Amino acid sequence: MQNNKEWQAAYSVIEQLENAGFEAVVVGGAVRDAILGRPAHDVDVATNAMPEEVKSVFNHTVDVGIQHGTVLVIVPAGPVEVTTYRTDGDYIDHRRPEEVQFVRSLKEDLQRRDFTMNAIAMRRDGTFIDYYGGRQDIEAGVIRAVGNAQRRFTEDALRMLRAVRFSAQLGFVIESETLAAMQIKAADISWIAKERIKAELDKLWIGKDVFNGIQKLEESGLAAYLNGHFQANHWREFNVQDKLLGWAYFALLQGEQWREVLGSYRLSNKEMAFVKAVLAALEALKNGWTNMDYFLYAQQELEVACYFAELRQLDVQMPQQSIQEIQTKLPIRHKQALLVNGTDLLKWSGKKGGPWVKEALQAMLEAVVNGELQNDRQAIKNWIAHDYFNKE
Ligand SMILES: Nc1ccn([C@@H]2O[C@H](COP(=O)(O)OP(=O)(O)OP(=O)(O)O)[C@@H](O)[C@H]2O)c(=O)n1
Repeated sequence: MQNNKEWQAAYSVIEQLENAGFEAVVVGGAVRDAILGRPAHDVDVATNAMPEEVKSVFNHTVDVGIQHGTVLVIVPAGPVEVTTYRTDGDYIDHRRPEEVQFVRSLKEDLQRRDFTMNAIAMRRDGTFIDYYGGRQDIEAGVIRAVGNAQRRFTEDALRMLRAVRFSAQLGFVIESETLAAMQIKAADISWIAKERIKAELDKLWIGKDVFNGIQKLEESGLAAYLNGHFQANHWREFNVQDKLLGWAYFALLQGEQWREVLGSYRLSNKEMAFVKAVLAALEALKNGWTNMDYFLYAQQELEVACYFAELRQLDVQMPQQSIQEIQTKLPIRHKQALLVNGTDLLKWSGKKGGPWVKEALQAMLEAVVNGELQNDRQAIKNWIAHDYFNKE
């Protein structure tokens, strides 16, 4: 686990800082994930060296967040974020700006972190510095705030949602005092930027125990201050570890309001388009899919609609063959495959353009997709002339 490039880069940074007389350790999620045997994405280093001192040790650095004490150090094995020990961080939402206080002791730095499992440091020799019982909590599967839970959530209310997300990701329980503090502070989540909330929900949907997470969302009272209905009982069987499917399923639980609810979390246009397609495909499935549905929706969108229909035990007409097979047999798969276009229609009819062209193209497309009309220029010309060319 710790042999990968990210860890090698972090170790090499630590070694150089130590050689320069400073103290440096790996901190945060990477240590937690190493103990859990999970691959880490970011291996962050904390040090007692001040940002300027960090910069003087390395040839290649980038000021990514120097006001918060973070310098990106580039070593041959890759980039490493190096942050000076500090007491309060940039986690605090911009609505409550606070000065960053650099400190010279690791203990103080670890003290201002959210959960015991995230407050463990690791030296280059592989030994741990664990003042708050983080390893024990990881072993027991417990999410526990460091020190005073209410204070940790006052510093950054998003941490409450992080607790929920970790419970879904790791299947951990939330320790009772930490949960009680969440129940007291739940309303503060309303002040957090929607983008930060979305990023946590993205991670929640990917969790292996989403049901656990949604239960905690309701138990803590957080759900009441977030947009939309969460309804834990509907998530019991949901287990796909996919962010888009999470949003689509959440949308399904919102009924008519789905667009407003998902929009409020600032989903991208691409994400919204996927959700819209899945919901529309699911609606169409109630009467069974026609060729046109197989044409309009992507294989994944149709598969997801089937999965949701099963999850919700909806009364639908499930396809009898594999979706992929049905799609392969369609007369055409894309609009561009149609051998006639708008220019042909104008030329053949001698009429002026207008809404009729779009209408005729759509009718033509449906007829071809449904196998009622051959995708052949002459056949289409005859068919279209009959219905459209002589009408005014
Ligand atoms: N609101 C926050 C966010 C982060 N942290 C601290 O900063 C570390 C790094 O945070 P981040 O990279 O955002 O999350 P990870 O804990 O690494 O988790 P993941 O990588 O799964 O997002 C955390 O471990 C924790 O010690 C915190 O105390 N409060």
